[in-house]
Amino acid sequence: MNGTTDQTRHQDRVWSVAEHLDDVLSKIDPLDPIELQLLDAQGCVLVEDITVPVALPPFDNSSMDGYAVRAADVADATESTPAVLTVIGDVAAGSGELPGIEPGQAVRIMTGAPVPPGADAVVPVEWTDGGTGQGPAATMRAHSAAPQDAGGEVRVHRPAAAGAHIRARGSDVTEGEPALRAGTVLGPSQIGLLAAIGRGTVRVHPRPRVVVLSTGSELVQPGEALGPGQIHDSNSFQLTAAARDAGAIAYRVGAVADDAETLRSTLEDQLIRADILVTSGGVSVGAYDVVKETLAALSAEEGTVEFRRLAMQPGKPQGFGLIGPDRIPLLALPGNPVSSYVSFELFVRPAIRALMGLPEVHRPTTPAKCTEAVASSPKGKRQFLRGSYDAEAGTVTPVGGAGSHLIKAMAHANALIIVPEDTTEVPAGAEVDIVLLG
Ligand SMILES: Nc1nc2c(c(=O)[nH]1)N[C@H]1C(S)=C(S)[C@@H](COP(=O)(O)OP(=O)(O)OC[C@H]3O[C@@H](n4cnc5c(N)ncnc54)[C@H](O)[C@@H]3O)O[C@H]1N2
Ligand code: MOO
Repeated sequence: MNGTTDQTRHQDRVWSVAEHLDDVLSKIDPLDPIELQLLDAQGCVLVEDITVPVALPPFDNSSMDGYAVRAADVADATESTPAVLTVIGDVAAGSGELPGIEPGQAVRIMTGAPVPPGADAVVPVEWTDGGTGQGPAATMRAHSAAPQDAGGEVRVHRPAAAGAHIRARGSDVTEGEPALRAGTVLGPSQIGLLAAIGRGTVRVHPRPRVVVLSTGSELVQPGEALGPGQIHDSNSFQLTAAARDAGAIAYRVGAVADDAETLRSTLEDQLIRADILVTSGGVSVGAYDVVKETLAALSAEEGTVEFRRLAMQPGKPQGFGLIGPDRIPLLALPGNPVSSYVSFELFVRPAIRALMGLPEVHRPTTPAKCTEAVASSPKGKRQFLRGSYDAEAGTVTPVGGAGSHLIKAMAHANALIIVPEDTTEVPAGAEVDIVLLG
């Protein structure tokens, strides 16, 4: 046992939601950066400024399937008096060798293909006869079906100004320009840009590995039949899914029986692969509340976990501390399913996102008009009721009651309605703040 006096003092007082959250976040720093493959870095925060090594596009290229020409050669082209040019070859995207174009010549060119020397404009195939001699073409014929179209003559029916349908080298980004700044969250478009400029890997704060462990001798794995007094373990699934949703790599550990030795050895085994540990259950005042019993009694070398009462409902009993040689954060959540999930959203999700170095760690909140009255909310506690938010109407409707065992209501909610500590009832039509669960 360590810090008994401190522990007793902390247990004596009731913590506000903000105090507990501040305590958790004050002890969490972003994980050390590592170099990751692009797709493994999705959703992560960049820790380096990225400079463009080569211009984009890297060469002048065509934005249309058509013919690369000299603008001067087609300046007088009309529907009735087309410019007739000699086609000297094809340039496909990826072509390395480019034929030079002399006056009176054209090259059939594909979208993305380099503009050959001598050409200064591209005419789309629809402005030509496609080399068929039969009036305006809608498409080109496939090279494999009509290789002769890479030669012969093409009639161009409309003029094209110099530069027409050419995407100039560097028109997207130029060499040496900043591409992305440190602190950028890497979404699909940022990953696309990194790939386009040739970056195969990037330095980011990695996704935290979250180990989720539920406790309770009554718990049975879903899919297995229930015996007397047993229930299915839903928390570990819900919390693991929530951890993934928050951006973490989550590992679910099967339910651990209410036995101190088993819990202790399971935690020891799991520490090696965890950046953050989450337990559910066993934190209240019962005779089998093994999480509290075990973690409150860690030695100084093993770490410290404090158990406290919060002025909130659901989610009153909470444990938080740092354990193991690497002082891994552990959040011990209450076992009631709604309590554990609400606690996760309020405390674990921000912790995960702080480990990722994300700028915004909290779920967004918004005001909404509550369609129904909330008859009673405990005085002195911040209550988080489940709600169904209608963004268009700007309204929220309570779903189910306040009971922290109401799993179905939670599954039908998309928001948490916040009833502040000093509010004991909410009249229908009153404005409330809600947490959007996304
Ligand atoms: N005398 C008091 N009793 C209780 C108090 C209190 O202040 N005084 N607080 C209540 C509150 S509030 C909560 S919340 C719970 C927290 O209890 P524990 O964290 O110890 O959780 P357990 O007792 O293990 O379980 C509570 C409840 O949830 C069910 N459960 C647990 N784990 C799972 C799981 N993985 N999946 C599904 N359901 C689970 C469990 O069967 C219990 O029904 O304590 C109150 N009691
Ligand atoms: O805090 Mo408990 O979470 O009210 O049910």
